[in-house]
Amino acid sequence: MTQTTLRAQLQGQKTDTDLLMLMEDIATACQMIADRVRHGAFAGVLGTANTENIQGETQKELDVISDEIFQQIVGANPTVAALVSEEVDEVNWRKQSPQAGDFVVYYDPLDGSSNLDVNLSVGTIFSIVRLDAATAPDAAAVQIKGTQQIAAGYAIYGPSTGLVITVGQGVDGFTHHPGSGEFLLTQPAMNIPPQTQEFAINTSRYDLWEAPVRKYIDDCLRGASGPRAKKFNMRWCASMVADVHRILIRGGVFLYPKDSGNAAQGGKLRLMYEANPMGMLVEQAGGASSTGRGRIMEVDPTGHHQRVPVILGSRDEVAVIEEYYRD
Ligand SMILES: O=P(O)(O)OC[C@H]1O[C@](O)(COP(=O)(O)O)[C@@H](O)[C@@H]1O
Ligand SMILES: [Mg+2]
Ligand SMILES: [Mg+2]
Repeated sequence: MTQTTLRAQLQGQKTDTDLLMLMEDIATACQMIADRVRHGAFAGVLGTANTENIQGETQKELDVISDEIFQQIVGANPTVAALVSEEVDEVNWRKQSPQAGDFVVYYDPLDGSSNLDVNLSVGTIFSIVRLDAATAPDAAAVQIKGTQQIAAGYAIYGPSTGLVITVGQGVDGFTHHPGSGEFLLTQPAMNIPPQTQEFAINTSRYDLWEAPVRKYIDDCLRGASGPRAKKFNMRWCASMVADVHRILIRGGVFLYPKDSGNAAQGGKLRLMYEANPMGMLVEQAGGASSTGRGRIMEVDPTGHHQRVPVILGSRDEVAVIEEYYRD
């Protein structure tokens, strides 16, 4: 059986050459990050780097290493005007005179990095937009709505290395094949079932939640005899990539709502390189993504490290949660 490579699949989708080459560069960077993650224990880099990122979070050594790899590989692509990383305060302008058609790449180099020392799945998330006009290289120029994304995806570093992407024509999952070094298509046209009986949320924040979230989870937990009239299962990986991957494979909902502990920041997860790309992937797979009060991709960005509430996954269940917010 011949297997479809990342390049063949993108060519089949008539992806333009610049975007195809950018996606290949991102795949290369992710494969290099996967390698560093796998060798982390031998290199002694699973611990903290004794530094904080702009968001006041302790950086792991591998957060910093992954960011450097991404900058080195993707930042060298001649069509990239700017990189926006979770780990870097300022926008990293690669061109001093960005032109229409140039790419901006937003990325979370290592997502779920608190899972590194316990050897659970982590990943890299990315979002791509094209500048629609020449611009000055300033921070306002990268505050572009999620609806403008032309591509998004993530790599997952688990039992195997996966790459899940969209260029706006559905969602395809690839697995890195160690023998050939290629990402091969293993989950074409991923599709999220509209209904689910599985939610993912960090319930240790129960006391901090807003009333609609508390009521929704309470009702789910009451099972078959409760208002939802069905039994729910729960999962929480504390790694958004792993939770979203499960939802793309078998459905479910993921919630990281705004609560009294993170309200001052606007939520926990970051709009430009976590919520928007995952929102695009989930919608392209037939699911829905919401802040509870509107579509994530329609949020007007006010800063490139902005945070938002995130509710995404099976379409009908996201609609149910939005109803709880309306009530
Ligand atoms: O530790 P908590 O509050 O459960 O938060 C877990 C969430 O935080 C994150 O780890 C944030 O991502 P980073 O590891 O990139 O900072 C998500 O992947 C995950 O969904
Ligand atoms: Mg993250
Ligand atoms: Mg991260």
